[in-house]
Amino acid sequence: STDIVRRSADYQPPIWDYDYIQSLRSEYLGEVYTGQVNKLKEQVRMMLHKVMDPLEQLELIDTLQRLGLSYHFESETERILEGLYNNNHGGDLWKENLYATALKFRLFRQHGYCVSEEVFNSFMERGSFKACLCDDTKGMLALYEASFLSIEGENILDEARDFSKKHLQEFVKQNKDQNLSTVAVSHALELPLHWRIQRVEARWFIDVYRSKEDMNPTLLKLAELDFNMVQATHQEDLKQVSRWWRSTGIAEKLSFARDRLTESFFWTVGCTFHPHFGYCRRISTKVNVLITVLDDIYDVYGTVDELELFTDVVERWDINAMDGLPNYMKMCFLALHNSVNEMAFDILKEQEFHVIRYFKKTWADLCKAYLLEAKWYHSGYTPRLQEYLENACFSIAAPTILLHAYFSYTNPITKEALDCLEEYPNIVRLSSMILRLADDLGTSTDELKRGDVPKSIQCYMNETGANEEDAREYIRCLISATWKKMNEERVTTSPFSETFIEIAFNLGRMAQCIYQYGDGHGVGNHETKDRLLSLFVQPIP
Ligand SMILES: CC1(C)[C@@H]2CC[C@@]1(C)[C@@H](OP(=O)([O-])OP(=O)([O-])[O-])C2
Ligand SMILES: [Mg+2]
Ligand SMILES: [Mg+2]
Ligand SMILES: [Mg+2]
Ligand SMILES: [Mg+2]
Ligand SMILES: [Mg+2]
Repeated sequence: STDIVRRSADYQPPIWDYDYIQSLRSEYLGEVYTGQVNKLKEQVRMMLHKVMDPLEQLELIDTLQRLGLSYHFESETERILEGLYNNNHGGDLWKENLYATALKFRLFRQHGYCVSEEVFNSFMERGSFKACLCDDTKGMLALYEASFLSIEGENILDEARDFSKKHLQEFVKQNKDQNLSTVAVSHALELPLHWRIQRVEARWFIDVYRSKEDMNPTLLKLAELDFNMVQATHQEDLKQVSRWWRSTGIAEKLSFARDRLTESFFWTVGCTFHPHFGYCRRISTKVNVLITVLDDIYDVYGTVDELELFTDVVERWDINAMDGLPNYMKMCFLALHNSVNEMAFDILKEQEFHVIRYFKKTWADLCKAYLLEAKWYHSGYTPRLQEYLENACFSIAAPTILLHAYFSYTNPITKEALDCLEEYPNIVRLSSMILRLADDLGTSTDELKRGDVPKSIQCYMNETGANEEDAREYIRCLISATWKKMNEERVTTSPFSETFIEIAFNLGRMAQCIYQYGDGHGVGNHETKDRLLSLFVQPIP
């Protein structure tokens, strides 16, 4: 047969090899520190019960969240917010205190309470924020963070974001020395708190908190200890799923594809770091690492004829249909088939729910989206932006990732939620859009160099004649606009639990985290390596 010329993406090997991952150990594993951590948690519970001043209550809640500890104190937090909300709901508490007003606004919205943007009216005159406010850096920062909880059409919050951003950028320019507040302001300007991954943020904030003059030693000690104990459980999850990945032999057999087990695991920790969600992380890692290989088969290695064959076999989900596949595709399909069927078996055993048809559909939809992109690429077609995004919100694989996440932690699974999931509800579409747009900003330069379908940036340029710089800015605005629609999804009723909504939000956040400095998944830049080291290897001393 004519030897096929196959493109190569020349991907580097994984940053950590199998033996290194298996060598990870932590002294915080098991019950060694449980006594100490429970004592500290009790002391913090007392603090939450004793604090009476409303502003101090909010500051304590915000600090616990930033330290990554809020999951231990959800009921105490809700009780405090409920109390505040019912006492002065939308009232004129802190009419003069922008910092307190903005902090209250953000925390209420983050916890699903309805609060109007009108709470900022007292800080405005003739439709703009009072100029004198720009000297209140603490208030500016709080206003900036609060503005990212906005939904569509909230002009006061749009004004708040522009006003605070401008003055915070000015503040950083004026204050070159790296003191606490310039560090905090620069950090927020890089990525607002609402768009950050709690686990990554906690690691950074613990170090910042240690140097604050109002640092509480009990909170700091608990944050450090809890971080290290959670890290120990993550290490066990990573080692376990790494043993599975090695047993498949996919990385060796399909060496043209990205071998990204640890990065695939990192995505799942961003989605849910809670120690009790280990099974969800392991399942989601399998999905991510298989999707990474599948994506490279369609983007780089497979010929269109082969891809047609593979897509048909996935749609039929039938191992008797795979004889016509080339060997590398036989490997990939059977590994996928085995892994997905094993998950389906777990669910059938646990909940007597037969879910194969949901899995089969999502993998078929994904491969059809991949195939369409491959055909566009090979025929030299550049779609309009809208047409590209319609398909690319499937090819980024968020619906597949979220469906598997839903199944891996939900008990009982409800038919209502499943039927809704099957129709790709808003929360899934919006999370996919953010993942897709952030991915294109981070990966499209390399993808186009080695040959790939035109991405959102290029589609926009082709459609409007804009240059790349303006196209990238447009895509960033699209991410921001999508976040407003996502914020709306948090408060609309849906058949999904708060946990699922949070996982969908975090998938979008993970994309902005992984691609913050370029392609943190495919290329494995030093920022991602540093993050992985601090999250999975180095305990806080
Ligand atoms: C986990 C993922 C989001 C999914 C598999 C690896 C990714 C990082 C991304 O990889 P990429 O090649 O950038 O996807 P696409 O641009 O080819 O759709 C698609
Ligand atoms: Mg947060
Ligand atoms: Mg490889
Ligand atoms: Mg790709
Ligand atoms: Mg692709
Ligand atoms: Mg990409």
